[in-house]
Amino acid sequence: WWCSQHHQKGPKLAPGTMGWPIIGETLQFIGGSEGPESFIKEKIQKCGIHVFKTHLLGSPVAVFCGATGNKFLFSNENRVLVNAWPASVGRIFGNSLITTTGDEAKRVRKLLMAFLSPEALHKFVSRMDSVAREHLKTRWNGKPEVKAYDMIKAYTFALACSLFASIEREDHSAELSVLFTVLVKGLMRLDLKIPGTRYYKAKTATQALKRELRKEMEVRKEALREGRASPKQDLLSYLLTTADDQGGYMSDAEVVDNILLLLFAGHDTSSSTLLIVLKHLAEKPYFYNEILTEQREISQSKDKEELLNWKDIQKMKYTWNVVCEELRVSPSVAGGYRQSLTDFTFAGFHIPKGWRLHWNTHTTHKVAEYFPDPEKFDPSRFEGKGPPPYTFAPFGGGPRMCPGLEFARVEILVFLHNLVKNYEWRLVFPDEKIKIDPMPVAEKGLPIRLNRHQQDS
Ligand code: HEM
Repeated sequence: WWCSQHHQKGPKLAPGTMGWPIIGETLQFIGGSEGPESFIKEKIQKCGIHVFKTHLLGSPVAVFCGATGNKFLFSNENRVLVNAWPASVGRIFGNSLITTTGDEAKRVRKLLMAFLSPEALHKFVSRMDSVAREHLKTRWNGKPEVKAYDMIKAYTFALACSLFASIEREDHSAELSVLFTVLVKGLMRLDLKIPGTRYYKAKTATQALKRELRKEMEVRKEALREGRASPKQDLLSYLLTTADDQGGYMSDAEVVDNILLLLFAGHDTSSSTLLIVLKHLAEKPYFYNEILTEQREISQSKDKEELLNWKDIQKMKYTWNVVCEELRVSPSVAGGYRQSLTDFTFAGFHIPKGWRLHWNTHTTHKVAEYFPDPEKFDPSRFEGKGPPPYTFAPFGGGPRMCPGLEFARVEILVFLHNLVKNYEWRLVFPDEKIKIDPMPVAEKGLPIRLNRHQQDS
């Protein structure tokens, strides 16, 4: 139905179908428990080409599959295209980094990077380590069994709340966490404006979250005025007190929306990654043992109470290669979105101005040309130079690449260090399924049986 509006001379639109009016092929895209992966695979098989058209979440979309598509999308920001998530996502995150483009995006990103860059993270490693130790002490110690997914989420969320907004009270972060779960579940759904639907619930949860964050901001402003809070204590203070290169400050709405974005982006992604890692380490003891050896060497080089530092993180090479291999096989983010600023031709097909452009992680992660024997779990793929450019993209690429990569790396490694040196674990349900909704989640919360090591108790 949509293609008929685009009759023209010259290159044709890419193959594919646009589905039903308004909803397009959204239901098929998000439908299965495997997420968009099976939809995209089927399309590639049908169309026989690595770019196809469809209609998702209210917009016509060209889906780019493979390293050439990734390269094109990651290298043409602000020229041929700009970052643009589906409108439903934009409405949730309002006036934040992911809804801005061009110079405005550069300005916001620069401010956020003051907290997320490797240099900034040097000073957070020990704070993350003490949060991880406290978390294991209060929530894991002495328990024969835990629901790993709930625990990991509690850890990553407590960390994000503490570092971004100094929200330390557990009952408060638990309330916010419930709202975020509703937000995440509705994010990639159609805005049908019907009470009870997932997107409607996500919008209501977002309003409640913004009200809470606004309250935190007002309290903080007063504390800053009265000298009871430090401008550098967390991201919230930093955004309220720091001017950009032109001497301008973020508006209150921008501060709230960016904190909301970082609390969301900063915990669900990392907890889904840790979920996959914990499940697979229980299934593959060889990799668990290799990680344990690396982490024991690090802790044996330190006093028992001494907290981890940046140098320790750099020594965790093998552990990080295992995490990267997990992100290759089961990426926690399915991909990202751009929008064309102009008509252009890609692989001989016409892509009209204004279309959404979707790139995805899994269409390159299992290509034998880049990852020989792709079904084999092999962390050594990441040794040396690692995979060829644009083939491994769990964090995206180009100027809109995930700014939280280093933050995620450190929080994941700090957690694994503390977990493996204290425990080994077994899956209560070895066949438990991981479904994509829209990130990997465990059907039963991944209950695991814990066995504490003797020497580190
Ligand atoms: C394993 C954990 C994570 C994964 C797999 C991940 C993945 C991604 C991906 C694929 C994108 C889209 C990039 C693109 O389109 O090129 C993205 C964007 C983003 N991520 Fe992450 N992320 C993770 C952790 C984090 C953390 C910890 C934070 C914050 C502390 C964060 C903040 C963001 C933000 C703000 C954006 C939007 C960037 C922009 O629009 O310019 N992420 N992430």
